[in-house]
Amino acid sequence: MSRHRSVRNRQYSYDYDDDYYDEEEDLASSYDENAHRLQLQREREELERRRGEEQRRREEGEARGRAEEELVASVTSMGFARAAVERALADTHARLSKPGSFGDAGDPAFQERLLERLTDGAGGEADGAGGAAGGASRGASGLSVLVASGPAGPAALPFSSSPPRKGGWADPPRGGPAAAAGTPPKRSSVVDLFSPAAPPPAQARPAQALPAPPPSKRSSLPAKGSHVLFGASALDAADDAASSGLSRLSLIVLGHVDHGKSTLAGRLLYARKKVDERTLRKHEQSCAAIGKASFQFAWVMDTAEGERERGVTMEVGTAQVDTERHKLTLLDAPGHQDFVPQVIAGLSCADAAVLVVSAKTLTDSNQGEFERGFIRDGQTTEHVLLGKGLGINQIVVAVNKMDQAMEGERGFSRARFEEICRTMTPYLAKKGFNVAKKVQFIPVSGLTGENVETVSPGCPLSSWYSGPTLLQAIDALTPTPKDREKSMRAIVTDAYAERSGVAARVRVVRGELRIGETVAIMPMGDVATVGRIVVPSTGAIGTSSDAKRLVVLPGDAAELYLPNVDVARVARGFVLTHSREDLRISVRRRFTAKIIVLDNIGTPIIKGSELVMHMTAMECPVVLYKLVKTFKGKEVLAERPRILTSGSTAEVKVVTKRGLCVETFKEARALGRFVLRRGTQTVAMGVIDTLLADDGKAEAANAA
Ligand SMILES: Nc1nc2c(ncn2[C@@H]2O[C@H](COP(=O)(O)OP(=O)(O)OP(=O)(O)O)[C@@H](O)[C@H]2O)c(=O)[nH]1
Repeated sequence: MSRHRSVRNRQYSYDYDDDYYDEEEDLASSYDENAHRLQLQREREELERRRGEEQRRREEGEARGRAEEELVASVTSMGFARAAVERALADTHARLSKPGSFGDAGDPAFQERLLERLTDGAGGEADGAGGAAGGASRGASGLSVLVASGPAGPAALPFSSSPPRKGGWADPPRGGPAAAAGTPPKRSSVVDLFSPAAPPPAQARPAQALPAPPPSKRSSLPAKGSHVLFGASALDAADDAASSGLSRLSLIVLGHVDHGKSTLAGRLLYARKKVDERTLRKHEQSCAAIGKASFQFAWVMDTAEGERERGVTMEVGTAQVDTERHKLTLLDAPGHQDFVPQVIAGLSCADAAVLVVSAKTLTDSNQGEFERGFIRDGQTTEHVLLGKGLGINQIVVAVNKMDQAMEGERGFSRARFEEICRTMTPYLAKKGFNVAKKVQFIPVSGLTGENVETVSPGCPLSSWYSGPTLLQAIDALTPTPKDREKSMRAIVTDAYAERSGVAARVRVVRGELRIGETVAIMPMGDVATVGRIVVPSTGAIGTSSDAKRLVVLPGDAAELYLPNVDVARVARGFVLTHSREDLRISVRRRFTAKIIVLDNIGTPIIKGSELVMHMTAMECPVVLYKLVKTFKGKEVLAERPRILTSGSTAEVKVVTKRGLCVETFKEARALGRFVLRRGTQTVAMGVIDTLLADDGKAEAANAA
């Protein structure tokens, strides 16, 4: 039988020889792989589509937020205490079945409750000048005739019938003071959000008729790309680390697929009260409904629908949480090998890592989950290497799923924990980590919560473990010093068209970024004035009127509006800098770098090797056009080597396919370190030593 027979025909042939079987298996497995890749491709497309939807929802949320801001401003100007109004709004949202959804705004029940909360809450807490709220009445246009009788006499809220702006980026709120001064009601967007239909008339309500509003139970966790919209306190949140005495730390959660990263991250947020019971119960029900019970904590971080349906993280999720010592930015990385570029982007922003390894023992195999991640192509090992290569020196190894580390009938096996520590310790040491000082092993269960913040007395863990909890281990991490003083660098991680400009997601890696600042978008060099800033992790929002107040600091992600910029001229990996020529980042195609070639790369790297460089959020084909030398410590092993084999350390000259925004590692760590990949294999990691001029000979002066 021919070995080249088509697989489609194989059901008709009964005389396969051994080779044919081999071929068939190969083909079958390559079919599986292709099917798998196609599936992932489809899922990515689906994720894109859903991102679009999320974006639309976010914009609607923002429009609604602006309307609420106007409402707050208006009511405050009538003598209601701002805090009471904000709480009333938050409480109303929390009571609705779909908090934050745009559709509920037109719900008469929403209006009803809002009225109740406003009149009641404000009546109880109005500040001295404003006095008690007198009452409210509703007429044909719903909230538009809400009346308060304070010292200034009855006043009408300034609502309008003009459509809300979809843009998501708007001018500062208007209207409140005018209403207080008795100016005729100025129409704004609020009526479209709150009152599309005419609700029945209602009687004025005495302020004391309802009990005081309970504190809002709404979770303060922002979803990927969403924000909390309540004004001044949120604005300050962007820069409150110093005042609160907490240090800012970006912590990435790494590890093999399904080892429990998102669950543990969600549990951390829960332990620090960033997620409330109600949200968790809702997740629990929704997870169970799609047959994914036990994912409720993971859903706290995995907010995209595609991720939830599949139970796989695809993008780095971000959340902000305070521990005893740190103002923590938690970055939940995907574990699947197809999402390594996302991990690289996340790592370029991180100070330290929690490496999650599962201790779960498997009865149907003599391997456990840990061993599956700790093989050559496992993500435990790849994430360790990427972390080390991209500047991570401190690691907390969270030995997770201890509840399923079985010893006989019982979980929390000490022997299993120690076995994992024994395997990981020499490996991490070999990869260059200072295991004695910078690595901690913590047994934990993200699902049951054991040893995240405490250990329950009845837990088997308490009989043999008395070391730190996960949160204590995180508190022992030291933040890397932030270059706040140097000129600003902000990496673009996403960009899309928005009205007449661009909405760009950025991460500041050096210096400070402020509203109203004129920035250069490099490498294109277009100049724009930052019109609006949103810091999703804190909920802070600023417009040009808050210019002095909102500062985005190194480590923070933010969304900016850049007016009058063509979206085709902004892309992932671009860098925003100050616009002054001498403060811009250099755009280079050539540089010298020190690289470490990874173990087991197979084909060695030779002079002229074409690889793909991943740096921050971008990737670019490069050629290693000169192998300068190999070395070990300070000792040079070979000048102009012909090849670089696994494990070697070398100085090389690199030329990139296009001009890139790069810095030396010394100048800006995030913009001076990179990973080299060949296909889907990571083959080397490096740092930029010197920037070279285009002829590759004369050395160019490095950027300021
Ligand atoms: N028994 C047990 N199950 C856990 C624990 N932590 C996570 N799991 C389960 O492991 C599965 C995967 O959890 P995730 O948190 O999604 O894992 P992940 O590492 O974030 O997955 P990816 O991001 O897709 O790589 C879910 O079914 C979780 O309920 C744990 O401590 N104990």
